[in-house]
Amino acid sequence: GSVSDDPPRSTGDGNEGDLKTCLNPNDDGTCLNPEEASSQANLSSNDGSSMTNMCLDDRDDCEEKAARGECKTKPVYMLAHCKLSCNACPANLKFFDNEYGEPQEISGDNAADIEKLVQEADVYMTTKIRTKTMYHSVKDKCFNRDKLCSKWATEGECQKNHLWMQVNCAPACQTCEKLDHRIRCPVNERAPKAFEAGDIDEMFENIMTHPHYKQYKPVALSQPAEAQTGLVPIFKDPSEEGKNFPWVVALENFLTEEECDRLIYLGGIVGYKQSYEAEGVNFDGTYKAKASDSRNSFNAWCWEKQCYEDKITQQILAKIGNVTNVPEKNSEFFQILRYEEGGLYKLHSDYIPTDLHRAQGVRALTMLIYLNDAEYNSGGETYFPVMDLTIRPKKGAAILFPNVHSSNPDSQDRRTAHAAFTVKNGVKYAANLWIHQRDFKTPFFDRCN
Ligand SMILES: O=C(O)CCC(=O)C(=O)O
Ligand SMILES: [Fe+2]
Repeated sequence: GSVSDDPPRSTGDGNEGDLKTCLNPNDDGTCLNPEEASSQANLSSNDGSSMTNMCLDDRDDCEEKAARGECKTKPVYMLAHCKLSCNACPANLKFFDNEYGEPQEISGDNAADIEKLVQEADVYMTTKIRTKTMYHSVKDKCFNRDKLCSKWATEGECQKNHLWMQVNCAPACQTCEKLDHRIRCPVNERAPKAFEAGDIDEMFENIMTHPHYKQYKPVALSQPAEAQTGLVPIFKDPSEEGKNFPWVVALENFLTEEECDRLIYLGGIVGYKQSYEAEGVNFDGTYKAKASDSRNSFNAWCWEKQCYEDKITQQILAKIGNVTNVPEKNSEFFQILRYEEGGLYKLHSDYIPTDLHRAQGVRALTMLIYLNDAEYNSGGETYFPVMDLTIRPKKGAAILFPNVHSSNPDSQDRRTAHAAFTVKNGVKYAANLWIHQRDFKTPFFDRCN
């Protein structure tokens, strides 16, 4: 087919838009938002208004009426509703209408193949998907979401571009079961986790005591009462006895000026967009991005090649890996944050409960790096209410904290809930890196997140 007729690609080549907002990118890299995608899918054959130019039958009795000669005797009605049966389609262009998504265009040199495929898909849909109980979870969301699905399928796109096709052209590819996230993205419960019980506390103690990490100037902002670091416990007031807090460690000298500037710059190349939050799921089980009133900021996801494969990005990721000892593949991509005046992020936890049942596991750790200095009275501090910690942004400094309990690294530790105070003047830049219990990158590139 011509270039413009090719289906959207999913090549992991960095053209797929925003991690959280672009779940169904078009071939030019722009996003088809989830609402649009689902309303497209809801366009059923009964919605004649949107299909007046399509060459199809939109009444059940067309064939019958055509056989009675009504194409000639009642041409006004018949040409409005029964173009296909009346053979009144422009040469080489007709549409097959059905109940599972967009009417399918039958055109071009391989029109006969497309027609055959459409008929096979019809059999598949009626004898399997719509009738067998094992397809119950997907039977109401398996649609051809583009009029060219069947044409693409005959051109081998179900194989060549399977990540996109298997969910967006599932009837044509006969892959309806893939609409079920549990089937498309199975979780390997035996895949090793980054942290078992106790490992997180051990990691922090190691950061605080091992001479290698001195260069980053680690400072314990909070630590468990029983920490074995030999450091002076930070909660000495007897009234604090019995209170126990998780580790929060600042690395006051973590990134160089050059590294900070580079991340800010790369964020600009990717493009800072209004921040969203993951809420609910799309038809294919991927997380849905939602505008949020608890958050007023911009962010750029560093997963386009130009950002992710940048030498300095990789250097920073290696540095973080050196501190956490967690494989790089377990981390998300940098989320580079930009807060303008009035920007803030209300109290929240970085833990996403539903991640527990996904391949990547939960966000065990957050590394938050400040990329520029807060000027006097400029606001923008990070605040942990439970530990009463207020952290003023300082260029190149980072804080590392767990979102889970060290004793049970899958369970949420709400004590590290935090907020970003309002930026009062100037701009605040920071970067998040969330580190998961298991491989994040493979399911990400498989369009499972
Ligand atoms: O900007 C900050 O200080 C905190 C940002 C944050 O908590 C987040 O993005 O999850
Ligand atoms: Fe956060």
